[in-house]
Amino acid sequence: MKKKILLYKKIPEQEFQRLAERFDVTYFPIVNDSNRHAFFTALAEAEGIIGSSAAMGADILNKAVKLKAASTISVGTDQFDLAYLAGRGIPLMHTPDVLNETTADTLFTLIMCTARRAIEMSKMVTEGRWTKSIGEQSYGTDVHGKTLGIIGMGRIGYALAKRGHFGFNMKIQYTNRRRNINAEQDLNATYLEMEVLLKTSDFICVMTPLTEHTERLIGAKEFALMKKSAIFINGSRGKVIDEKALINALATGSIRAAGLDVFEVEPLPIDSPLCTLDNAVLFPHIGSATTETRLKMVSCAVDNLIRALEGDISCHCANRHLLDAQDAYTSSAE
Ligand SMILES: NC(=O)c1ccc[n+]([C@@H]2O[C@H](COP(=O)([O-])OP(=O)(O)OC[C@H]3O[C@@H](n4cnc5c(N)ncnc54)[C@H](O)[C@@H]3O)[C@@H](O)[C@H]2O)c1
Ligand SMILES: O=C(O)[C@H](O)CO
Repeated sequence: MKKKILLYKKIPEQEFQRLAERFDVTYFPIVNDSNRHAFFTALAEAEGIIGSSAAMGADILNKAVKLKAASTISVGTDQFDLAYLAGRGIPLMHTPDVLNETTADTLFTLIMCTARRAIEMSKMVTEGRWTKSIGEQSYGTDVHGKTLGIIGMGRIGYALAKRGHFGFNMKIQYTNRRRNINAEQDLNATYLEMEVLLKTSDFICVMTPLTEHTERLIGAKEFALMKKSAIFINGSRGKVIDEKALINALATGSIRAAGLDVFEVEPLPIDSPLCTLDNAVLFPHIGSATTETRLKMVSCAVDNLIRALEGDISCHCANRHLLDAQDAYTSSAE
């Protein structure tokens, strides 16, 4: 008999078929008040789950009494309670690497848009305010040759640094849990304590995961340390920064601009003060959102679930360290 799995995201047909060939799939393109009861009923029967963008804390996962493996169509795993899953011996699979280059492209787009005031200038044209040659009040600032400070020099941080170093002759500096020797050797990147990085960078980009250690990593104290000309970019998760403190820094001109792909609350409420600030460039969480990369992510997540339900978590398991620490993983093939 086929194992039951729960799919809670719309995915391309060919990937759906790969799941359906192997599993008995219950599919919820979206979960809302009208189908929540049915969703929980399916969750209680599922040996595997696959999807993204839905909170999967212990309160939800404890309904999944037969669960053997979870697969998220994302590299970020903050929607899940990793320790809870590990405590039950359940691996959480994720999709690193396939989205590095696309996400770094998005981050560089934010850098260019903020520095050159691209959205603001485009609005000037489309709103009929371009009535004479622009003056210096509309000038942007250069990107090439400036200093790029990266907080979280992991897979995507490195891909961003590559663009800055090779494409824009930028000086790369970073802070990270561990030294990134590849970045130092390949990109001449300098490791700095956070405080020094904040004081000396022209562009500061946060690319850490959201964890209990990184929640509100950047707040009023950190914004106050940045140069008045600094441009702040967040592509990690909204909760890694104190959004109110950022709004204050932008509104008072204590930093020059911010480019944000992620927010404390998503979708960003239209009454957020961020929406009123010309020096904030706001994207609707599109870091990895190209057709090619989203397909690769789904494909990777499908492979991950198939393998994990066969007992193979050697690749792409996000809570492997926690499972290993308590020797909790017992192969679901058993
Ligand atoms: N905006 C988007 O669409 C988008 C796309 C992809 C990933 N992301 C986010 O980016 C995150 C990073 O992805 P990745 O693949 O580069 O992960 P990664 O694990 O390769 O890199 C993260 C780096 O952050 C470092 N780090 C962790 N805690 C830190 C701390 N307290 N201080 C300094 N450094 C710290 C780690 O050492 C690691 O090197 C994901 O977890 C996800 O939340 C967002
Ligand atoms: O974590 C990720 O993969 C991105 O935020 C897309 O969801």
